Amino acid sequence: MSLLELNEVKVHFPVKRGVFFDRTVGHVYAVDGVSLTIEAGQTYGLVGESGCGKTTLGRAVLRLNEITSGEVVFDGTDLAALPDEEMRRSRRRLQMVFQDPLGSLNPRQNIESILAEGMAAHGIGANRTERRAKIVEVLERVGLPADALSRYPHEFSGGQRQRIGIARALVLEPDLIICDEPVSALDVSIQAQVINLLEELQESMGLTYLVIAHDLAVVRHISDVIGVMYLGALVEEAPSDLLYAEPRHPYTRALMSAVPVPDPEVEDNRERILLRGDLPSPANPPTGCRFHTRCPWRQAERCDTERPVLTELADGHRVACHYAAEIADGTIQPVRELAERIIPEGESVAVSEKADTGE
Ligand SMILES: Nc1ncnc2c1ncn2[C@@H]1O[C@H](COP(=O)(O)OP(=O)(O)OP(=O)(O)O)[C@@H](O)[C@H]1O
Repeated sequence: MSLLELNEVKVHFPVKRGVFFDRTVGHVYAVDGVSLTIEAGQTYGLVGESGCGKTTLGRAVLRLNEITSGEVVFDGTDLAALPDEEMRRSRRRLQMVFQDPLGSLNPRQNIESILAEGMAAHGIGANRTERRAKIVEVLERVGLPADALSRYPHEFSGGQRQRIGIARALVLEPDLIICDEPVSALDVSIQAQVINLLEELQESMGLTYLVIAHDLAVVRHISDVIGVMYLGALVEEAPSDLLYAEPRHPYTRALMSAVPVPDPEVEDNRERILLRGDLPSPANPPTGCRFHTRCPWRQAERCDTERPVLTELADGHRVACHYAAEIADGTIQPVRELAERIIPEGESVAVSEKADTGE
């Protein structure tokens, strides 16, 4: 049994108007039918650009956002259907680490008080002494000195504050930690240290992670499986190495082509697909495939009328694109007007005559 299983999860926020905000005039389709599973002890990386619904999905797992429909099955129990009190108890096993460590730590509480608060609420440790012993042990695990106990958040660097955020989750002995952009507020030099720490903790404590990031480079090494999200839905999912070796969805290819490669020769010759246009509004998503308005491989048939479902192409590799196979074998070529595709010298890009930009 998987530790976490999401079945067709939807989170729609009503858009209210009127003097008393009493009229619902539409919905923001922030998460619109996501199904995925996370195995115990694994890391699932969820990527996509800002506004695609990653945070809303993470919060929905903890029921910090009310779920419009679908199931969130955690260790065999559907959290979406749990009464509030039972959900509160389950929250100990599901913890979240936030992007902005300073914003999520109360500046007036010292570290001991911040960490002990959740422990007391969930009945961990019989008294203050027991809780303190546990806190000291966890601080050591995350690489902070024991004297951190009596200090305040502003006395720490950004990387240390993120360690405090991680310690706050760990003292509750969770099974699943949702890390929402865990390193994007940190300097690049510190990012790797925090990612390494998360990996070490996973190994020694058997943790399961859902890591949310807009940057593919961040999730690459830490993730076993990566899901790529676009406008509220998964467009591709694959084991990490496979996704990098053979990205199949046009959106994943564009995201991937934005990640620089350290080898200068490879860097000079690699494919770059620069997407034109903005992310459409999740309050008014495009019909059919949500990516069709920006897709360089868009076809006249099906793309703007029929919403593709995630379909397994190979073992564990799922793609939501009507033409994934034809794009992969080159039968369908991209349209230049929709993407600037920088290609290796000497090669030319054949523009498909069938393709219809419709723009
Ligand atoms: N409480 C809310 N009410 C209405 N709309 C919301 C609410 N929370 C989020 N949204 C909208 O839902 C969409 C998805 O937001 P979300 O924060 O989940 O995206 P994201 O991919 O995590 O982006 P970011 O990386 O910027 O946090 C956005 O258009 C956002 O404006």
